[in-house]
Amino acid sequence: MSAGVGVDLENLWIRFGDFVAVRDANVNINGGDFFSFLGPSGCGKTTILRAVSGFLEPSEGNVLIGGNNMRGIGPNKRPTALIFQNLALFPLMKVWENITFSMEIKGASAAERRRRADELLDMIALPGQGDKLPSELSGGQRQRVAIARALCAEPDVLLLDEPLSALDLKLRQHMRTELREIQQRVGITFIYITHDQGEALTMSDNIAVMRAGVIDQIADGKTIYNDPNTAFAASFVGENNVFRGKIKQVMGKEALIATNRSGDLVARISTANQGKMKEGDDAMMFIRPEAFAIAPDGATGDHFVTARVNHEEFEGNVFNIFTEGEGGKEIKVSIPNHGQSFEDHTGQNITLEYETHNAVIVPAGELAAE
Ligand SMILES: Nc1ncnc2c1ncn2[C@@H]1O[C@H](COP(=O)(O)OP(=O)(O)OP(=O)(O)O)[C@@H](O)[C@H]1O
Repeated sequence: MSAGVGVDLENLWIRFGDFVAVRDANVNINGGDFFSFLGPSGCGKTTILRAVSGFLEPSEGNVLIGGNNMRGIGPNKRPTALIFQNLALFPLMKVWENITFSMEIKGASAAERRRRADELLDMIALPGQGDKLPSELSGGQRQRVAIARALCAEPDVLLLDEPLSALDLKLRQHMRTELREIQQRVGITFIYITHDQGEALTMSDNIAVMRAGVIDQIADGKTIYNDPNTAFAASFVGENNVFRGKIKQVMGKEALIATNRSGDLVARISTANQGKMKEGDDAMMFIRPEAFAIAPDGATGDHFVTARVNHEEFEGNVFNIFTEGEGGKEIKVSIPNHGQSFEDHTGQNITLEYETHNAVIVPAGELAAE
């Protein structure tokens, strides 16, 4: 199986009549990467995948696989295989026959097919299960068989369109680890599309965050979580508290932001926006629930926020505190549970503190829907 074939999208536009489904996408996917397109329903993820697989010709721009321009090359001539959400295994064929169906079409002998099926069954951690019928496997095992069937055709790039969304939550979480392990074992490029940020963060080397046909940010998961470059990326990936305001003063990589509370707040300007934001710009500051700590009462300054506690809940790993800041602003705080005693603050005013590097400023923009 060939490894490490990269995929590039160059100035890719896809239109359906007047509707722009993908707007000027530029993406470089490294060979052997697990790369995810992450975004809400309808943002254009499947459309991009269809353009890579050859089921759709882009309106403008190019798809390159292994540096070769794919324009005019049909789906069955591309070195890709596609896995859908509702993978249909053939119910009356044994697992090994399902896996090697593409070889049967090409006239491979039964012995050859069986050998290959056994190799692939080892790869997906289902050794010795070849003689079962799909109905005798669990949902997650069937999913792995579908992956083996796609890998049997020896693609350079495996395209996965929300393949876990039909599974229940527990299995979905288990399959994340499995999928990542399979990808590392085969070493080929996986392009994965999902609206589930947990899936994208846990499995991917790199992620493209998409919104309404536009790619907002391409980076590894940690960068997207800690250093989002748009309001959408900050609000779509993970929980976040947003503070709207205007830039009061830029101080190198940091800025003061004037919000509707008394006193300005300080934060770091996200890396992609440094040097681009200036005094008077509409801005949004994001602070994650876990970035707040409870400060001594009465502490004041540009990294303190006072709020009234509406209610609290214990979630096991964290205590969540739901508060209302000045102007009715809802602020969620999550305090890690280290087994410490935890006073109930319901109905009280508390002072919250954050470190400047944990608060990030981006230009004001569209937020992800709740
Ligand atoms: N053949 C088509 N004709 C017209 N519009 C289309 C066509 N295919 C997709 N679209 C539109 O393009 C947009 C992007 O669709 P796409 O299927 O890529 O979204 P998605 O991000 O994969 O969403 P989901 O997660 O719901 O599958 C949608 O608004 C969709 O209605």
